Amino acid sequence: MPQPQPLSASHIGSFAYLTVKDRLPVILTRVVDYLYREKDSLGNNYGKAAREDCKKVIGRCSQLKNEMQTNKDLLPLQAHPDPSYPYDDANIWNRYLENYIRVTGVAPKWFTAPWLYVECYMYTRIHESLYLCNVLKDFDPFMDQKRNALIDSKEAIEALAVHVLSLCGRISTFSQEQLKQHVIKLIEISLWGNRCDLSISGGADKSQDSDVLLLLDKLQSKILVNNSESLWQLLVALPEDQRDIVLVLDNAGFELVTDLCLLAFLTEAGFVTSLTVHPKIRPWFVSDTTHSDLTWTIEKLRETGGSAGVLASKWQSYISNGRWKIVNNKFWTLCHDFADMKEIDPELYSQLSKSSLIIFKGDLNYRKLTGDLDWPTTTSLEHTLRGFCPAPVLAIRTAKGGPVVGLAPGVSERTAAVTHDWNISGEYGMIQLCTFS
Ligand SMILES: O=P(O)(O)OC[C@H]1O[C@](O)(CO)[C@@H](O)[C@@H]1O
Ligand SMILES: [Mn+2]
Repeated sequence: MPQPQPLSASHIGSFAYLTVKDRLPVILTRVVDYLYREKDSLGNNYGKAAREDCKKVIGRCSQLKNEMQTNKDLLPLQAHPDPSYPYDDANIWNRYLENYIRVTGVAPKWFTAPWLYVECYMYTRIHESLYLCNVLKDFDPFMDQKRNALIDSKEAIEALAVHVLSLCGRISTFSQEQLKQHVIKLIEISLWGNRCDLSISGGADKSQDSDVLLLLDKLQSKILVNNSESLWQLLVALPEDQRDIVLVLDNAGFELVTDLCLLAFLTEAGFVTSLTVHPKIRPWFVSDTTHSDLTWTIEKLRETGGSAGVLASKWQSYISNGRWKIVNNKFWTLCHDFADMKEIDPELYSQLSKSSLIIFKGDLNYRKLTGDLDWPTTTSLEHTLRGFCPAPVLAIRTAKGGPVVGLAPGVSERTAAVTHDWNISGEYGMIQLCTFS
């Protein structure tokens, strides 16, 4: 079967088109407005030079918005000025750009290049506008939004923490069947946590304001593929010393908490020998978790106290004693999809190959798993991975614009008849396992 075309803004009226036309400019405008509003307080905190940096970033982001809206060529990136910066990737981005020109004969433009590339490129350019600064080089323009999203979800977080702590305290009393049901529930909670991302709403409030546990039954019918049962079979079959789980994170805020709750329960229940968590190395898709978001979240919840505080101290102790590792890698913020990993970052591919399960959270990771190609929805997930098979893959995402694959015949049609924007609204989700067996 020939490979489908990449999703692209060249299809007028498509979600990719509307994203580049409307949603991305709004995100850039918010960055500009935010810096404009905060320039005095940044000046007070970081010194006078920060005010100058603010002006430069505002200028660069406004220029970027103009390039996007007038469908200009995508320009090469400038290298990070600090030669010791470990994550400089400008050369990888520029190589992609050159290769695109070599293969297609034209430069990539905002409305014609693959959507995955264009959208990742925008966030890289935002980062570039900052790392070229003197004082604000490490500044995250989405930090306040991410922090507020956590604070605004505090009741839902506390309710979840009470539940998870109580489960952790009773593990030895559970039958295998009970244990399985609790694991599956926590996977579903982590799935619905993925509805809370800030890039889909252009940065508008996306917190969780209700007790997600009470919603689970009602949401069952919105899970279009649920391989939790097969996942459970995989988990119980893993030899005790080979339970090495990797989680490629998505959003900070409530989603991150749901992920850490799932991981904590798996750890406490003995399903984890070692765990590696991969955050992003730059501000990314507004709400994605960076290393410092992760650290801040744990600290903030500990400070807040209550059950969430106790749970956060548990997470902290796993990190401190080395059972959980946080690994930074620049591959996750490139434009490359995961089928390219073997070639672009063979070391990461081989590290992942040593694990027993890799969990990918969220819509963007799903887009990168499937290459963001326009697959028929009944194509198997394994086929769409195109050779990316370092270890069993578990994809947990709500559908927010990327491809949807692995559906039974008729499901997409039936779902579309009920909800016309079913594949972009985040209302429907999937928990898909690929074991390559
Ligand atoms: O945080 P997530 O789940 O990766 O989603 C990011 C968002 O960005 C997109 O990938 C593109 O804007 C959407 O499809 C999705 O809503
Ligand atoms: Mn995200």
